[in-house]
Amino acid sequence: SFETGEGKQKVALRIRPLNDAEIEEGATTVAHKIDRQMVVLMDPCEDSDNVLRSNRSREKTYMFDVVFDYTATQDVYVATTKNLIDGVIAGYNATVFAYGPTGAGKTYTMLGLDSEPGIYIQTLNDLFRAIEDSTEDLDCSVYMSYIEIYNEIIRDLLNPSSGYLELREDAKGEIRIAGITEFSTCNAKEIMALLTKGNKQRTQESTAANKTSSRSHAILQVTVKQKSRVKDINEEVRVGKLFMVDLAGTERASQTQNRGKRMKEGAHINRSLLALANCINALSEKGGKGAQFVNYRDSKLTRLLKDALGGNSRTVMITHISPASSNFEESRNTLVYADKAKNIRTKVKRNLMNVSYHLAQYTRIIADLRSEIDRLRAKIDQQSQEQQKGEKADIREIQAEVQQYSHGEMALLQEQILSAFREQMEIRRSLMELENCNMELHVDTSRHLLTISDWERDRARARQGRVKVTEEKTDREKEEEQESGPEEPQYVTAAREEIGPLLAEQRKTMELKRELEEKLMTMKLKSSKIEELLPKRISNREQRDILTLLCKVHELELEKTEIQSAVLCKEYVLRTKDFIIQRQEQQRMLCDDIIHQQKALIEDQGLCVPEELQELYSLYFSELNDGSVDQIVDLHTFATNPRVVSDTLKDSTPVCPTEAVSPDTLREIVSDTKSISVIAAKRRSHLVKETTSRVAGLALATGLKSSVSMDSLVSALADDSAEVKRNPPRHGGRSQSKQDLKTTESRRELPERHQHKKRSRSFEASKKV
Ligand SMILES: Nc1ncnc2c1ncn2[C@@H]1O[C@H](COP(=O)(O)OP(=O)(O)OP(=O)(O)O)[C@@H](O)[C@H]1O
Repeated sequence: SFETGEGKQKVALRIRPLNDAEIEEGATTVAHKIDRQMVVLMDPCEDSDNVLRSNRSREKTYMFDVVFDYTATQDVYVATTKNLIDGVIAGYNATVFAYGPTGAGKTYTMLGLDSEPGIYIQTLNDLFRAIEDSTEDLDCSVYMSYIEIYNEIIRDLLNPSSGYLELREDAKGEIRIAGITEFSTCNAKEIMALLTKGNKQRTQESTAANKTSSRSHAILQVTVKQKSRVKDINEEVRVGKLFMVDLAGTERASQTQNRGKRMKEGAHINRSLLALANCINALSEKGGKGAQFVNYRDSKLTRLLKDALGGNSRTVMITHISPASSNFEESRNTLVYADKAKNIRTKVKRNLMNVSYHLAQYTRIIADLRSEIDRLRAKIDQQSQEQQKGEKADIREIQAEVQQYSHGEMALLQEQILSAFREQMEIRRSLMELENCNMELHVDTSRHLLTISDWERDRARARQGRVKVTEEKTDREKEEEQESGPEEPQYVTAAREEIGPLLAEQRKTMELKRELEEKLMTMKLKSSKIEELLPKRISNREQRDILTLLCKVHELELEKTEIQSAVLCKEYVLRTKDFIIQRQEQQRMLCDDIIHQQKALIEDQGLCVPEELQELYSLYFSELNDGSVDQIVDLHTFATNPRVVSDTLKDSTPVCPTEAVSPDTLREIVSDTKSISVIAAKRRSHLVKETTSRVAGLALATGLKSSVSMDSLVSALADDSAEVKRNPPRHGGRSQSKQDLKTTESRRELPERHQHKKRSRSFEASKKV
């Protein structure tokens, strides 16, 4: 079994056997397991006319933590999930995902058959056994719930009659499902029966790729609660949660010939899968300090898994593919995604765009609702005026109309108006989701285009460089080398391949959007027709009541939308701040690197530096050594994290980051910082003039413009240092002093995060991002 390090996502791959239908259609096996961790996928298409294709290798290899092929039994469990159990009993969260296209074997791995039980049942069996074998004196209870998320709607698979369930956030910020059934049983047979029955309740339908395709995400949640049997004031309660998720198929709409309803499902499925991927990426980026924003709110799936993903969760993703040549495209897309899931990527840009886009959509809905409210208000006013006139009208006329519209009929009309409004709101929200989905597709496409153009630019540069080197070679040799160029890396090929399907999906989403917009127009017409049905003059009071009610509903909806958009705005501001902090942190790391490298260079060469600069170096290193900068950062993290603050206030026990910051230390830090900044500011003013003129000189010499980029500045400074090395300055220098030696020494002793190597590595990583 493979290690499941804390917070790190592990990715396994399972290739199912060829099925009868695939054999019948003469499909060949194109996905082969090479060794325990490697799989090779062969392109079945031999298109020698296609120059691009024939130039590329027909084989692609992918590496995962563990790979299984058709020979694997349900022991896949042992190598992927078994070692999560101890953690769950110890009070940690764990999550296992089954991911892959429709019909690739996700449900088979997770649920399995009566004769070959899958991960659900094997996990529960081992969990119960481990609890029984435990020697700790603990009272233990295990609860189980099984739900599905279909088109962003939650249903209880163990109690389908309970209708749609809502997600609620409790006072502690934990997400719960209101009204969910929780079973507590230790009998494996009973559990299998429950799960099989529950699975039959799942929204399944036949797609071209799978006769009983699960259209929803199914989540089996197991909670293990343990309490100390010994009555104690500090009674320990441990809660470990294990989520086992059978995700809906990831098929692209075009490949399963899905239309209409299927398309909408596809949009929802992709959206929640995308949201999940974003969260996992952001979380693995988070590391120690955690400036990265994790957006759980994008889908119900991620909101529900927030606890499992964001806490001490160990996450395993089991990717599934078919080995058949007929499913080559699907398998390749899946492998590319799974391969990405192993990597760390930031999504800051995407989130920022997402929010502003959402906001524009909210604004549109708000404007729409406002104009509707205005219209209704005008109508109510008109009604009141008519009523006043009507009071003088012929009493017999009024009586005739009263008889025409019974009270029941009025109630029916009222209900019709309200349900038409509800439907309209639902379409509006679906439209929002579709637009969002489309935007994500658009961002993905742009990202791929950018990857390709970056690579093409690098290749062009490389070619230019080679032209210089090969000047001595014959024309023929030169031509050959130019044509071949450096081989295209896998990520660029993958980006090229993804663009086509992404564009196709974008077109489909746009079509669906147009359909929905038409539906919205029809609904609006329908509502106004119902309103017209209301009696002209009679029962003015009732009619006015209905209009007032409708107005109220609109107002409430408006309020809700405004609140949602305000929340979004706040999230946006926070995310922007996170982004700025991240950029500044990168900048700071870069500066640290430059300082360290320059200092090392100066020391290595025994160069003389101006006294002012030497003092600034001392200041800089003394701040690093006494850790005051880190304490300030910790303090800031603490002060700007409301959850930590409220927890601290509740327990009155200091939480980790503040432990090091007592009020006295705080005072010291602040006064130190003040004095340091005053000295630094004084010193800087001397240096700035000098440095500015030097940089300006350098800029002129190296042809840099005023907007000097970081990279060019670094290399310019490096050149400058080399220059200094050759011609040490004549003024005010002094040889390496005691202080210098001390700082050199202390640099060696710096905590790991201040080490130069680590810094430059992380900077490289952030640069790539
Ligand atoms: N490893 C395997 N060995 C034998 N049969 C398998 C294996 N994997 C899948 N199958 C069979 O293939 C069929 C489709 O599998 P399954 O329903 O698990 O796919 P799925 O990925 O859950 O599809 P969907 O996303 O549409 O629900 C089932 O009949 C299943 O029994």
